[in-house]
Amino acid sequence: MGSELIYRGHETQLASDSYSPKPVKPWASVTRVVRYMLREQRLLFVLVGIAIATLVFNVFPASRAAHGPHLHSTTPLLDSIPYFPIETQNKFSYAHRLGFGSGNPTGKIPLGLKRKGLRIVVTGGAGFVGSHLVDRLIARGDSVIVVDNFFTGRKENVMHHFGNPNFELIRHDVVEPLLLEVDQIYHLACPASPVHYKFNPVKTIKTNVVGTLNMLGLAKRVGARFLLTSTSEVYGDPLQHPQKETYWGNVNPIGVRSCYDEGKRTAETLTMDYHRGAGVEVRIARIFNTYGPRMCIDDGRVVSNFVAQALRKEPLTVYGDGKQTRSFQYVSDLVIDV
Ligand SMILES: O=c1ccn([C@@H]2O[C@H](COP(=O)(O)OP(=O)(O)O[C@H]3OC[C@@H](O)[C@H](O)[C@H]3O)[C@@H](O)[C@H]2O)c(=O)[nH]1
Repeated sequence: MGSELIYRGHETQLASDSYSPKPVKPWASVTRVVRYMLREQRLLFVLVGIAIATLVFNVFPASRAAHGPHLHSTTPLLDSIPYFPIETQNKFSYAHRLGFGSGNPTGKIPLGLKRKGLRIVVTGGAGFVGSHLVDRLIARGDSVIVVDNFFTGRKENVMHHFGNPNFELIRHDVVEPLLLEVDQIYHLACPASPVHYKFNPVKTIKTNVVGTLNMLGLAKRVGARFLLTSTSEVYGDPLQHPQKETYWGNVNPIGVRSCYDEGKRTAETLTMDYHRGAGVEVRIARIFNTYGPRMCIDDGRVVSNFVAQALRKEPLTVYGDGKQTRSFQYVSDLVIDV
């Protein structure tokens, strides 16, 4: 009994007698695949799929993350600087800035194909310039998140978007970090009128330096394109008129306006360092003296001061010898350019 249980010789014997492996057919796997493809018109479906994919990739050739040629890091420094005074910015087409440029030289979006809306954060979006920019972005179909601490911005400037699913408003000071998933960042947050930015100079420079650092950090983390609204004041008390973007200015680091001028100069430096060092796609717009609807009556800039004084039938106050000059721009023209 014990020896029967242990003995396995008869099992091996049986198996070897009955096993006769099939001869290996070299083309078996290929013919199986071909037969599978031809069954139930699967081949037709594959070909139709390839045709649809080809069509889709031809219609949407460019990736949004692609950098514009003017930002290529191997170009000489001055050629690679992507800042443009607002007066010169319209040389870049709207389509180019949307990333449709490379495969679509006419810049036209084919009929029947709607552009996919971008997710955009606008810091200072409840302010005078910011709110006009928000109107424009919403009108072209983008989703906008406004970040504002309401120091000079006002809810009334963006109230008409409340209830729009493409609009969000966050009360937040950019000197504190913020994490959002966005495609583009328009960084406008900072008081721009001399009266307002001189009110708390330390806060002004902190907003420009720490606030810009925070927003550039966000751009780097989420791969968003970044636009800094800078100022004509980076030229200081310029010795060249009109100022070219290559002019470095005649600046004063210790004056009463330096909190803003030097703050914006540092913000430009940070922007370019994030571009060169971290590959962030950036724009810098040096805005000159802007005026238009939603400007506060107490803004303190010359246009609103003169208008307010004229309405009150008071004499206009001209500071200094009155020989100073400025480039003025209507706000809706400005937001078309940025
Ligand atoms: O009531 C006034 C106000 C201003 N001015 C003068 O008008 C000129 C323009 O002054 P504004 O207060 O409008 O402002 P500035 O042009 O100096 O700077 C402004 O424009 C450029 C932007 O980048 C800045 O952010 C913004 O503050 C100055 O020479 C100023 O002294 C007057 O003569 N009377």
